[in-house]
Amino acid sequence: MAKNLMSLSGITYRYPGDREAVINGLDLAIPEGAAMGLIAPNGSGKTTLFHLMMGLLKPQAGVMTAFGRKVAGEKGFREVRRRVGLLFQDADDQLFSPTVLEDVAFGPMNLGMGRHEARKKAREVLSELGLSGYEDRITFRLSGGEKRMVSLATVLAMEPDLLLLDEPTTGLDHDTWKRLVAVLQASKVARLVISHDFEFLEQVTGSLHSLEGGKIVMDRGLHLHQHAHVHQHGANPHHH
Ligand SMILES: Nc1ncnc2c1ncn2[C@@H]1O[C@H](COP(=O)(O)OP(=O)(O)OP(=O)(O)O)[C@@H](O)[C@H]1O
Repeated sequence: MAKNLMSLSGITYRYPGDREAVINGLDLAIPEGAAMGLIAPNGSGKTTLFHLMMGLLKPQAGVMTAFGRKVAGEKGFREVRRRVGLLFQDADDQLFSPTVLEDVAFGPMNLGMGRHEARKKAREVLSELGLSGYEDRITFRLSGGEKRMVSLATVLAMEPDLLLLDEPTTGLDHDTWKRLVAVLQASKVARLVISHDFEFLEQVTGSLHSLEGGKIVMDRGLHLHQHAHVHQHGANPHHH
């Protein structure tokens, strides 16, 4: 049986001041090699779930394990953040260095890589994402789509064991969308992808999950290629 990269059991989170828990007794297992899509309505708690998995929010109840260990306290989450790459829903939460190269090299340097090697790694990843020539661009002046791809570069440069992608296709033009699909299809890194873009999920994930009443609803045996009705219901308003 495949080992789990991460597993969540009975995780509950209620925002301060809210009456109801947005995540409510949630169970989720992410096995090695997983490529899971998470498609659920606005406000159902998808981003909250990612923030809980990264330790950016602390659950009121539940147990989380990552890479074979129970995650407890800040020390545990530091290890999680080293090995799990979160692409934030808003690229402005991700990017903070003046130039693109510095931003992409920051993660590897933070993991202990020397400056020269980190910059080399950053150039490689930028090239893989079709971003060669962006090295010296001023990060905050990039377009929305460019910021999203540079954000992905900052995540991939850290060679994560698990990718958590929060609506990665927002703002991407058709060619960039296709490039992102190709990059993810060529990558073996396990992933959990939040998206409202059904076509994208179909390309880069192998199973679909939803979030209802604060719990993960497993794919109910419905596999992506049998999901024609989702198209008809217009779950994805985008056309590529
Ligand atoms: N900091 C916060 N304080 C209070 N409530 C919050 C906070 N952040 C999110 N919420 C609420 O928690 C619920 C879930 O939000 P979340 O962003 O996790 O949803 P989502 O499924 O990612 O939505 P979307 O598809 O719109 O991105 C929403 O009702 C939201 O208003």
